[in-house]
Amino acid sequence: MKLGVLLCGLGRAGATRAFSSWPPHSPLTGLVSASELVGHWTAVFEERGIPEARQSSEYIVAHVLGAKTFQSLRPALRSQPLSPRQLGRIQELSSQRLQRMPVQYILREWDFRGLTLKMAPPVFIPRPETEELVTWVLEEEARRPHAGGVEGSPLILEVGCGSGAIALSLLSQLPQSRAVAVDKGEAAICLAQENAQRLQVHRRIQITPVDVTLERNWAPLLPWGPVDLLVSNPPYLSHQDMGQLAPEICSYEDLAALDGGKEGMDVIVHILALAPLLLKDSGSLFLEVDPKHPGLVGSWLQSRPGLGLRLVAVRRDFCGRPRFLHIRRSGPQRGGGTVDTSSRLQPAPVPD
Ligand SMILES: C[S@@+](CC[C@H](N)C(=O)[O-])C[C@H]1O[C@@H](n2cnc3c(N)ncnc32)[C@H](O)[C@@H]1O
Repeated sequence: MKLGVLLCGLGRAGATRAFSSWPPHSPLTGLVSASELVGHWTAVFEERGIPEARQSSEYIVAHVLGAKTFQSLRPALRSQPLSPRQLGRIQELSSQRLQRMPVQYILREWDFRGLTLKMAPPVFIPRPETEELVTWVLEEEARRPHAGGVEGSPLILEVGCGSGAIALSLLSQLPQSRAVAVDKGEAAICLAQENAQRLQVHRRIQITPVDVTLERNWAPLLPWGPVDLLVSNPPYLSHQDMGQLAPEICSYEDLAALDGGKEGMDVIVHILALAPLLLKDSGSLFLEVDPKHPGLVGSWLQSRPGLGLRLVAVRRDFCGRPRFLHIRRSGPQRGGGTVDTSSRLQPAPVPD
């Protein structure tokens, strides 16, 4: 399931109008089929400047009819009249869309790499680019010697787990693996735990509330010790980008999930500084970042050789933008479970 503009990159405000008010149009009368209703709501959404009008109406109608996509509905179901209850439900959900609520929150679930995850505002909605990050992590993991064969391996830590999309996908694809997932948001922790339970991987994951910029003592948070894989899609938007968010994002999603500070690097530098402590000697850090960050992160690491981290690869997303980083820990560096932030976490000196 994909909803392009809303979920690809920033989802900027662009040509959209201010919030619409209900009722938006003349009511439908008589017997109405699913196809007719999709046409009707598409026209209403277009008239009100709602982005992705057709996809939105198709998802809503399909959902009320018990399907994931409109295309997957049997032709007979698309053309037979809907019940008054179904009509009412579609109207109710469509009015939420008119208030610019993202479809993922309206449907209360969304697919990520084939897993159906529960969605709830304000927890960040997983974006399709992040599926590419997970694919890359799995490709690299498959190349590791003895990959997949060792009980409890690889050990994974996800920083900023949100709904759990990344960690839960990795666990579902790596049946021997175990994971720790942390997030500073209480709603995110609850939702990730619920998703882990629904997907029956809860025995292999520990989900804990942690603010990565404040936490000093990681030893109790890593019950299995340092990890093979540290993965994060951190908040990385700059203050300038934060000012251009679409209403779907700024009215419904937790802005702390997006706001990476002046240059978008605030949380990234904390993760980089922690990585030598959290990773095994040969461990890897995978990050999703803004296209301007690969250069900044590369320079930041070069100016701190003591961290023993090397940017080994940058991958582009499906739009061709450099968005994913693979950083490898290359030297022995251990802090005994306590992070000395005074030496490593100076205010982020972000190079030009
Ligand atoms: C961009 S969202 C990514 C969520 C999820 N990993 C995904 O890809 O769908 C960033 C997440 O990081 C969390 N976060 C932001 N700052 C954090 C911090 N200082 N410590 C821990 N988590 C943080 C947010 O609550 C949010 O859930």
